[in-house]
Formats: sequence, structure tokens, C-alpha cells
Amino acid sequence: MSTTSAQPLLQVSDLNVYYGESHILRNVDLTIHEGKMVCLIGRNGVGKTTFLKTVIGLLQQRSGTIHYQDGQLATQPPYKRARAGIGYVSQGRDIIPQVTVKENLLLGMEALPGGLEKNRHIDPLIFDLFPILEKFLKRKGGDLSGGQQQQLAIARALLGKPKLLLLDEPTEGIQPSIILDIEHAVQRIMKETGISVLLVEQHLHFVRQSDFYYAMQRGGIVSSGQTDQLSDDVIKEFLTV
Ligand SMILES: Nc1ncnc2c1ncn2[C@@H]1O[C@H](COP(=O)(O)OP(=O)(O)OP(=O)(O)O)[C@@H](O)[C@H]1O
Repeated sequence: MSTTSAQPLLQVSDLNVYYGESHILRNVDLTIHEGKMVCLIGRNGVGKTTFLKTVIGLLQQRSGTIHYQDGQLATQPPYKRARAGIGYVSQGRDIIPQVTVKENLLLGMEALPGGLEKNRHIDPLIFDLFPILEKFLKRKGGDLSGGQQQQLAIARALLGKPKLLLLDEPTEGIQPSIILDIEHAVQRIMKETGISVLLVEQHLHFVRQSDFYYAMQRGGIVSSGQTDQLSDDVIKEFLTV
């Protein structure tokens, strides 16, 4: 199976990002081909979230390029990147606690052409993937459990019809039965919609679902390859399992 012939969906080259004077990301190269799941692994604080935030435009690189589809994401703000099909589920999930599950879901369609005025219909695939959300449509977002909020955050991102979904530690702090539900949902989403996923994850079972991995240490990529060739040494070094 060749994955290198087609033009990648996302190609990050020589990316350097700073917080003030702290040099966080160092010469990062990372490529995602269409329809693939790529996992970024590494210990706490190495720069994984910083990387995702730079791809979605919440942080600006000091140097390097991010090539997405057929152009550069130079200084576009996050909303333009969302419109261009990059969905982002942050580590904190960013569910709005005071409004209902339904209203949280509708927010996911804001980036679509015509915005919320024209998009009020929630795709039934969402409820097929996450039946609990249909049951709890009228509940406040803040009343859901952590796992349910994570499902809501993924569903909301999906409603923006992304081509690339960025997921920041979706299983963090979530009970094992819901971790499996989330893994299955992500697999189904990829199969049924053809989107690509960039996953930051510590949970080995989920990491193993990805096609390719990149391992980060002190802001640089120190190992990468096909996930089915991920060695026990790399797992021990880069995952907290
Ligand atoms: N707003 C900020 N200002 C300054 N430094 C920051 C800021 N946010 C993160 N950092 C630093 O940048 C480095 C990378 O953080 P980042 O959150 O990207 O790591 P991570 O690999 O995602 O870790 P975690 O899994 O703990 O989220 C850390 O040393 C962190 O302390």
C-alpha cells in the first residue's frame, strides 16, 4: 500500500514555535495523508498541545510552513482554518456548561457556509455514533460526565464537516468503557466520512489504531514510522503506560 504518492492533506515543515522567549517546538516535520490517522505521542509538557494549537492557528509559528490541501496556512486565524475543514477538539473540550447539548452541537455548524442561520439540522450520523447525546439533548452541557462531554466535543467538531480532525488526548481522565466507545466512534467516522485524524494520545490501545506515529521529545520529533512497527522501547519511552 503506497501512501506517499498522493499530495498530503497536511504537511508541516521545519516548524518552530515560541512562548515568548521559550523555544517550544523545534524544527518539526509532520505529514498526514488523506484518510489516515496519525498519532503524536510524547510525555507531558513536550509540546504536543502547542503543535495542535499552531495547526489550528491559536498560536503562530516563528518559522517553518504548514501546507494544508493546496495552500499555505500562513497567518489565517482559527475561524478561517475551521472553514477550510480543520476541526479541533481541545484537551479541555470547551463545552459550554450553561447551554444545552443541542445548543452546543449547533455551535459546531457555525463555520459552515451560511453559518447557523442556514444550518440547524443535526446530521443523524451524530446520534448514531453517540446515542447518549440524543437522549441528553436538553441537558446542560455542564451536567454531562467527562466522557459524555468528550463525545459531545467530538460530535460538535464533526458537525463542522472537517477534512482533518485534531484530537487532543480524547481519553484523558475518562473511564475505560467510554474510552472504547470513543475509539470505535473515531474509527467509524474515518471509515464513513473519509476524514483524516491527528491524534495526541497516551492510551496505547488507541495509539495502536493509528496508521503512523510521531514521537516528540523536548519539542522535536525524535522517532516516527508506521504504527504497526512501534517498538516496545518507543512505547516505554514516549507513553506513560
Ligand atoms: N501559555 C504558555 N506560556 C508559556 N509556556 C507554556 C504555555 N503553554 C504551555 N507552555 C509550555 O510549553 C511546553 C509545551 O507544552 P504543551 O502543553 O504543548 O505540552 P504537551 O506535550 O501537550 O503536554 P500535556 O500532555 O501536559 O498537555 C511546556 O513546557 C509548557 O510548560
